[in-house]
Amino acid sequence: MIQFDNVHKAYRVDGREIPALHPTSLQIGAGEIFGLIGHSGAGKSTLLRLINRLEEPSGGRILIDGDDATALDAAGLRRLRQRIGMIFQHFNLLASKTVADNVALPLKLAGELPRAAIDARVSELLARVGLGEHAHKYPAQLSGGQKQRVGIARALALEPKILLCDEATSALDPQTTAQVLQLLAEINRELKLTIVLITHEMDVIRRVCDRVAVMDGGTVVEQGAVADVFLHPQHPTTQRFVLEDEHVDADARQDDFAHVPGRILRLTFRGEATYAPLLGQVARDTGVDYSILAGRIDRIRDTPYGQLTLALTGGDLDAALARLNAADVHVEMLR
Ligand SMILES: Nc1ncnc2c1ncn2[C@@H]1O[C@H](COP(=O)(O)OP(=O)(O)OP(=O)(O)O)[C@@H](O)[C@H]1O
Repeated sequence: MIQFDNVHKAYRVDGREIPALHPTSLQIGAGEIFGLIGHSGAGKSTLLRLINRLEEPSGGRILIDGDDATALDAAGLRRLRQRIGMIFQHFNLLASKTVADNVALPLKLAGELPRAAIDARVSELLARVGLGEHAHKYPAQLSGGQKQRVGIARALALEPKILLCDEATSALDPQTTAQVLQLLAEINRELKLTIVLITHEMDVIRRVCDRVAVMDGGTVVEQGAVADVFLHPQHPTTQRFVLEDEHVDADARQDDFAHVPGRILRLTFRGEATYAPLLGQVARDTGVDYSILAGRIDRIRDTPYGQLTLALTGGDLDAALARLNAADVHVEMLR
């Protein structure tokens, strides 16, 4: 488990302190995929890099599996970093070394295994990330997705317990992003690895994360299970992310709603309820008409969900609302 107790960080620039992370407490459970989302400058990289002490905290304590990572000597810090792998947006591979040599590097630096054992481990790692055929190529001969797979194999070389992903898919196209995220999810499941990833894309969080923290201005403004945070956002920053993700202009939407008669409500369905023929039944039974103003059906990890904004007119409105409230859906009155 990773635990932040009142951790804060300010950078010193030209004698001035620039706060990047305000006092923050959070816990990341062992074996979970935890996402940090925020716009540029929100403090995501700072928070991530504090975990393996690439950045020094200005105050507070960081516990990793109960050990105080803020009170380590040089040898302790080396051991900590061996337990924490990291991958980067621009892969950070050595251009002059082959794929196999890039992956072997941390093993050689650790100096604990003989050559033959290193070769065997590198083959195993490359097979795991689907690059068995590319061991002798150079990074320049690979696609972006393949380069990130090399980065992942290298990060796993010392069998870490934690993997930090710094915008690991931001340089990749959507299809390659999906494949790399799938690989991360597989690794998480099979190796029971804790993964902390930062991104500015909601879709990345939705596809793989168990929990998410939303950051703004150096503060975690909201955190929780991904479905709870994204389907029922409480903080204005999270609400803005959700609207941006749906390509909705909040003012334009208010204008649109002003022209629509009736009560406006938003329904959120999760799991099997997403596919139930509820609306048709309620409309038939109560005589209420509905028009769909906005809608989305998608998945958060493996759970389907639907969110519909409806205008209800005519019929027995109270009966319709009672039926909706009694069903396995979340009902929110917007007007
Ligand atoms: N080495 C540094 N020296 C001085 N200021 C820094 C340094 N690194 C980050 N900052 C500042 O700290 C704040 C948080 O930056 P950080 O990189 O953590 O944000 P971020 O959310 O990861 O942004 P991005 O998505 O652009 O990487 C910003 O105001 C940034 O300018």
